[in-house]
Amino acid sequence: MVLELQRRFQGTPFSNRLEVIQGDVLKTELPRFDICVANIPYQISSPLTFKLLFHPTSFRCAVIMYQREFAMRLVAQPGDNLYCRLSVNTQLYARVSHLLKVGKNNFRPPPKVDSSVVRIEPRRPAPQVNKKEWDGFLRVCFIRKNKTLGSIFKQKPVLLMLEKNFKTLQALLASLQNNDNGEAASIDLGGDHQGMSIEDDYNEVDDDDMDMDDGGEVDGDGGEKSEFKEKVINVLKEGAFEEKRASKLSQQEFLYLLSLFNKYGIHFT
Ligand SMILES: C[S@@+](CC[C@H](N)C(=O)[O-])C[C@H]1O[C@@H](n2cnc3c(N)ncnc32)[C@H](O)[C@@H]1O
Repeated sequence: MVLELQRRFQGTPFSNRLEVIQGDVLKTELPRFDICVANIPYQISSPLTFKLLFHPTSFRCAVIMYQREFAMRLVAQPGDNLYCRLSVNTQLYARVSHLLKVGKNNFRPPPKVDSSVVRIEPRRPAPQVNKKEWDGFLRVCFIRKNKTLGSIFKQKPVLLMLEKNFKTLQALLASLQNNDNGEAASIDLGGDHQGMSIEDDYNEVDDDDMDMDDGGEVDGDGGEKSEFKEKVINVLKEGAFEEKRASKLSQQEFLYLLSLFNKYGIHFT
């Protein structure tokens, strides 16, 4: 393919402007680019998409062919059957639109799956969120996308994880204040932590099928009261999120809920 490309450009005015980089796209450092047009192997759909979205320099758009279901999940809106963590995550960083369907019979021999071409335009300016925090938050909200957030956030493993993060942060803040030589202590918990990448495990059949051993609720009926649990539930109540479900929440609602948690020192990393 590389030789063929070079042969086709030879003797044209564009020959000295063509540079072919041969390699594994996931392992290769990409140059600055304006447009990406790609017919990709479907098994790298999610890592490649996030590699492009986290590229250090912004680009105009990417036009990529995906397996149909993956494409529909990328563009799904709140309330759609296929709306999932992948939809929310992608749409935080980009505007995505479905361009055209490509049926399996357009190929010889026909593959097993249908395809779709999607256009991805990064949002500018890039959203100012801590990628790891955002990703951790969405993972919790989408443990079961059709369960109420109230019941998800009462699950023992979720509360234990959040409480551990909370205590770590409190200890860190206390030690900074103690060590401080009169200067104000500050920790940057927000902002964009370059180099962090959202893990590429979007290939589960459906987030709703991710059954987690929820380990029961902390202080369910008659149990000991947990102060931390109250704190978490109060955050949900403050934003009227207790009865809401991830499957129907908009981007803005997710961002708002995360900001409320962070306001009370509750973090997901
Ligand atoms: C769907 S085919 C498209 C081929 C060609 N671009 C076309 O449109 O006819 C995907 C191509 O990506 C190549 N490929 C697979 N994994 C890759 C990776 N990690 N990095 C770069 N290329 C890869 C495959 O060898 C295959 O040639």
